[in-house]
Amino acid sequence: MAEADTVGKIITCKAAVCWGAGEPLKVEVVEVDPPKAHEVRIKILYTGICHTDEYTRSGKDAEGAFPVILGHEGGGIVESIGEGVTNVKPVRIIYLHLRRSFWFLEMYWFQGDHVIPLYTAECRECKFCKSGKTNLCGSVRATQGQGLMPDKTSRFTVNGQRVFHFMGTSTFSQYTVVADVSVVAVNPSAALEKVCLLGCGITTAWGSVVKQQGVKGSTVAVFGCGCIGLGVINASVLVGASRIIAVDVNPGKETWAREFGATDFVNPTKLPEGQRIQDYLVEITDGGLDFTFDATGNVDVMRAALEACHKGWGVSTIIGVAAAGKEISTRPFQLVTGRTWRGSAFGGVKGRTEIPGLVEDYLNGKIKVDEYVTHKRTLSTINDGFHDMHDGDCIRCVVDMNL
Ligand SMILES: NC(=O)C1=CN([C@@H]2O[C@H](COP(=O)(O)OP(=O)(O)OC[C@H]3O[C@@H](n4cnc5c(N)ncnc54)[C@H](OP(=O)(O)O)[C@@H]3O)[C@@H](O)[C@H]2O)C=CC1
Ligand SMILES: N[C@@H](CCC(=O)N[C@@H](CSC=O)C(=O)NCC(=O)O)C(=O)O
Ligand SMILES: [Zn+2]
Ligand SMILES: [Zn+2]
Repeated sequence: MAEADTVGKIITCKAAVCWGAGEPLKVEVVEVDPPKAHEVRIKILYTGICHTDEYTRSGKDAEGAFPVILGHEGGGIVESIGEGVTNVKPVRIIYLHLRRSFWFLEMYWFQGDHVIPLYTAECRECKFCKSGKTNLCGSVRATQGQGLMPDKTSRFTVNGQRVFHFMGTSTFSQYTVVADVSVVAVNPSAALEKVCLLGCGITTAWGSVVKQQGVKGSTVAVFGCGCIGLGVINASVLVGASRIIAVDVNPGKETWAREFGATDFVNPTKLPEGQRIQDYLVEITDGGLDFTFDATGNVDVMRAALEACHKGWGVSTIIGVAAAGKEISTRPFQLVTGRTWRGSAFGGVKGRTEIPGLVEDYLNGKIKVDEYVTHKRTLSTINDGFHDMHDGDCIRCVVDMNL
């Protein structure tokens, strides 16, 4: 059996590097080291751009470290693996000597596993993983937050300068290296240019709804109708919510929200002067919503989402990521009187265990994915993809990393 001829060698390729907070990305020639033990090197074919990439690029991320290769919504093929990796398979070439009436040689070439990098690792061994209570895994999170691999070093170099990893994934590089606990193989018949979105946005939204008890038959309000908010709307439809109110300041989002299954759309900027969105929602829902979700990252919206919940039982989920230094507040009375404030990272989904099933659901038409891809860019035009995000018509931009 032979391997790809890049195995064990540095790969020189292109990546979009952010050299400093607030700067545009710059496509650079990057050297990617081979994977060490329990690491996987992946050829990234496609990546989505999530609002969280923009959040870190802009300098609002408390953990932001520069220079960095951003990106965490990718899809690719395993190029090579380090010692001890058993959960994914690399490209390999198998030579078979077959005897018939004469000797001849046959060669089989196996493509590496199609994979999705996971910014929420799943080691299955740590206290978190074994608790059965959370998808947060403690195995690599500390070094991941420092922009480093678990051995506290980086696999990326540009002109001799080390560059930081991002969210343990760095999918804005044609090749990236991730920890083996941070990658999952998926059905190769699923188009990576679509299912790369399961690496963050769609999965996050899906899990935030589906993993909560009681949404079936209940009223829901979703604040923010980007990829995450639309995903929450779609998942609420899937589980059978009775009424789904979409809230967004961007009027262009009404059509999107209704297409994804919202029964109502409210633009808070269009309310009569002085009327707060939470008061309006409480009024039109006979006391408030059973479930609300923040998908904006704005702490004032998070408060409104909590206060729009029904007294006694309403549950509000924070999905949006707030800028460094921002804090949430409300009158404690809101909680004393039975509302619950909770949060969700990656939708509570355990990536290695659950993403293959989500890919099958996509292939079987059970969950929407294609519908979120509104824009396509190439690595060389990736900055345009960041600008697209401000366009009301952009739900997700997928970047072709080969061009
Ligand atoms: N917890 C987790 O695991 C994850 C969290 N996130 C976070 O989720 C959030 C949403 O991400 P994404 O969907 O990609 O973002 P988008 O920017 O695509 O969508 C956010 C939407 O909210 C709208 N909005 C802004 N302000 C308000 C407001 N005051 N009231 C109502 N709507 C408003 C925006 O309008 P406009 O375009 O006009 O500004 C936009 O339509 C981000 O904070 C992101 O970082 C993302 C993935 C995973
Ligand atoms: N680095 C930020 C925190 C950012 C954050 O909350 N990230 C989400 C995922 S956002 C994806 O698009 C998350 O999963 N959080 C859990 C985690 O362990 O990071 C900061 O320091 O505020
Ligand atoms: Zn994301
Ligand atoms: Zn773990």
